[in-house]
Amino acid sequence: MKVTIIGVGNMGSAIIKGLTHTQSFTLSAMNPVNPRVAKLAEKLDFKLVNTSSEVVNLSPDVVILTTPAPVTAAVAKDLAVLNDDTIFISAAAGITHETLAKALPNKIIANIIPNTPVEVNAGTIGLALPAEIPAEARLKVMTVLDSLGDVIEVPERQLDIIGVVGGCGPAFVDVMMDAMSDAAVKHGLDRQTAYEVIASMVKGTGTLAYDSKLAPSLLRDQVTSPAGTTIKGVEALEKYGFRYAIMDAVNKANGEK
Ligand SMILES: NC(=O)C1=CN([C@@H]2O[C@H](COP(=O)(O)OP(=O)(O)OC[C@H]3O[C@@H](n4cnc5c(N)ncnc54)[C@H](OP(=O)(O)O)[C@@H]3O)[C@@H](O)[C@H]2O)C=CC1
Ligand SMILES: O=C(O)[C@@H]1CCC=N1
Repeated sequence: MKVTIIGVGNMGSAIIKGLTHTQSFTLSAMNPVNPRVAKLAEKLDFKLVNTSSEVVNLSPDVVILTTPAPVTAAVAKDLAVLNDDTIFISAAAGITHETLAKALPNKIIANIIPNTPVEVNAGTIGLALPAEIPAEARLKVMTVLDSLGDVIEVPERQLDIIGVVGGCGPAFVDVMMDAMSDAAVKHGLDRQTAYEVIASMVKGTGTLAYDSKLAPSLLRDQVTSPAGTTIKGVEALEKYGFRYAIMDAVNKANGEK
């Protein structure tokens, strides 16, 4: 399958890297002239073009839009000349199916909210598909997205909040890991070992929660031994409003004033 990524920034690069690992797709990309992107194209060996008109010559089966949200509808409009069989997958947060459908009449459009772990094929991808999507097109979308991580199909109205917890979430976890690393270094661990331990801990904690399907509160209870060390740490988190800080990070990222 021929897949073209439009906009090779943080998300576009992560998707290209994830798809490269699978060795299952013929990859190409479009980005305005930029030495950073040219270097990536050389390294990962994908075809790079710099204008929308050149995308037509690539005749992609699937186009993934990872352009900045404010320009995505205009970029999509320039690509409306592509064959009507071309499937569009837009990752632009907050750009609705309705907006894209106006820019891309007669095209099949899927809206997604991925996250940066797609780079290592461990992404979380919220997906909203049009109700009337043909089975063959659905299969193409799922073939691409399944290769990048966990795909969670939802009604479009739920994509925004999935974009916050799934899409922005890695940044919130990164802040926590960074702070934890500082504390570990303070108590004598070298920086690289701190990063390794903490990243492994987050990976395992996520896997356990995902596989067991247990509530996070129950999993926390399994760690807090009576009169043990963890509950003292949990008490400190409560004292400093950690839970509310996380809730409000989600509120604010979701647009609450
Ligand atoms: N980062 C993330 O974790 C997530 C991002 N998204 C969505 O992905 C999209 C991109 O975000 P992100 O990767 O963070 O942003 P970046 O700024 O890192 O990347 C945007 C890329 O698009 C390129 N670009 C700008 N204008 C055009 C254009 N007209 N045609 C083609 N390419 C263009 C930029 O090129 P140049 O740098 O050369 O100007 C850049 O490479 C957004 O819509 C965002 O909502 C969704 C979920 C998660
Ligand atoms: O920060 C952003 O706007 C994008 C959307 C979700 C994650 N990154």
